[in-house]
Amino acid sequence: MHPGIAANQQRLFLAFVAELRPHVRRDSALPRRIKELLARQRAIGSRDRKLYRELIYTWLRFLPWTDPLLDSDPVTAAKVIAWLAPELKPTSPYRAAFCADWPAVPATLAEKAEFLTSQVSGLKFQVSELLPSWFADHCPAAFTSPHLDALNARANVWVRLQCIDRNLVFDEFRGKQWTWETAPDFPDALCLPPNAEVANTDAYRRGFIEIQDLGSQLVLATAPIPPGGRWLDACAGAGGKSLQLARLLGDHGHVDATDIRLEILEELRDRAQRARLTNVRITNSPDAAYDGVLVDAPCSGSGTWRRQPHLKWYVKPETIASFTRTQLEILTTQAPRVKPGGLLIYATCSMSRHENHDVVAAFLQAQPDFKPEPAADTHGGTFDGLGTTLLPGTRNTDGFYAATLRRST
Ligand SMILES: C[S@@+](CC[C@H](N)C(=O)[O-])C[C@H]1O[C@@H](n2cnc3c(N)ncnc32)[C@H](O)[C@@H]1O
Repeated sequence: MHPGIAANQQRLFLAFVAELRPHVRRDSALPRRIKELLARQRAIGSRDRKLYRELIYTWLRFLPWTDPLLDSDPVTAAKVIAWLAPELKPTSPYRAAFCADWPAVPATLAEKAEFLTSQVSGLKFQVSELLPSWFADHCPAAFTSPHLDALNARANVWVRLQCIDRNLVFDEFRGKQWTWETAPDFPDALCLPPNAEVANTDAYRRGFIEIQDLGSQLVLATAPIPPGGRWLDACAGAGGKSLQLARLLGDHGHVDATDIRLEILEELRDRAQRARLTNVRITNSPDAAYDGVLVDAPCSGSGTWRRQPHLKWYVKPETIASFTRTQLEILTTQAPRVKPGGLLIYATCSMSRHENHDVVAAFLQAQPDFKPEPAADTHGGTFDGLGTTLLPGTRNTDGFYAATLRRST
């Protein structure tokens, strides 16, 4: 590559950073802002768009390591970001233009921090800075190995198979020369490399697969859900878990799906059609009694920080406190819809004990009719007496929490 081209790309990247920087700690919808910013650049092609996206997300992931440099020495900041960017291959011309005098990126964060400290004078790069320090009170284990490394890596793509003839999916993936791994205890889950564009496959268009992180898939697997029941998915959103639940319950079972945002349920309608599921109903007036109610509650999303690194810097302790109030409110509203003997599953994609254990404990104290059930299977997570937490490093997934509560009377 002509050195002038790489220098221009670096200048443009730094201009994007300058435009985004004032919004980083303030905008929960930063990914949309990034998408719109890149879409406005009519002169750049799709390969460059991918490069800038990769650099921007790496910058957000490693924000505390590059923030001080962006003011004092932006060119070195851009070099550090290019070096750290996980998807820039050693052969990438952009990387080669700036990082040829640095070695290949080591595997661990500790080694990365040590190398950068030795190269960039006046700065000490610390691994623990890559999560907000206040979060240690919410989840001390997130600051330890292997979770800290996993939380700062780029997420793989997980899909859930929802077809009888899996070879239709495997043949297409092989044709694209994608390799994948399966989860031994969860044969419906396949893990593909981060850059696999799964949404552009026939398998996806024909409803043979759904994109769903293994962490999200395992939530329902922690509970003893017998086939054939009538369930309510009370926070269904775009319906990732509604679809999974509908398959789990089978033809004799049924899922009613609702959400405070009715418009998002349209996405679920399309996905259910694509998956040829006829046992999912979208409703804004759920019934009075169900065999089970799933509350996949709105949360800080700290379990998804590796895919949404901006949230590490946007979420504050006050944000979490506000979520805990909403979570308890939703549980309290939905609890009467569980039949005696039925199940209430509370789930979040948060690693914060305040949003998880503490919300369930407060709920149980106010609702003596409900008792915690031991996890049917923790799938590698940790059961705390009320619910199961799976942290990202354990199985290369998003983090989640799930508690199963049974109503006695
Ligand atoms: C974590 S997301 C659900 C994700 C979804 N279950 C899935 O697996 O794809 C939480 C959802 O809760 C919804 N929500 C927020 N407040 C709510 C409330 N008071 N009642 C019902 N849903 C609510 C949000 O609109 C959001 O779609």
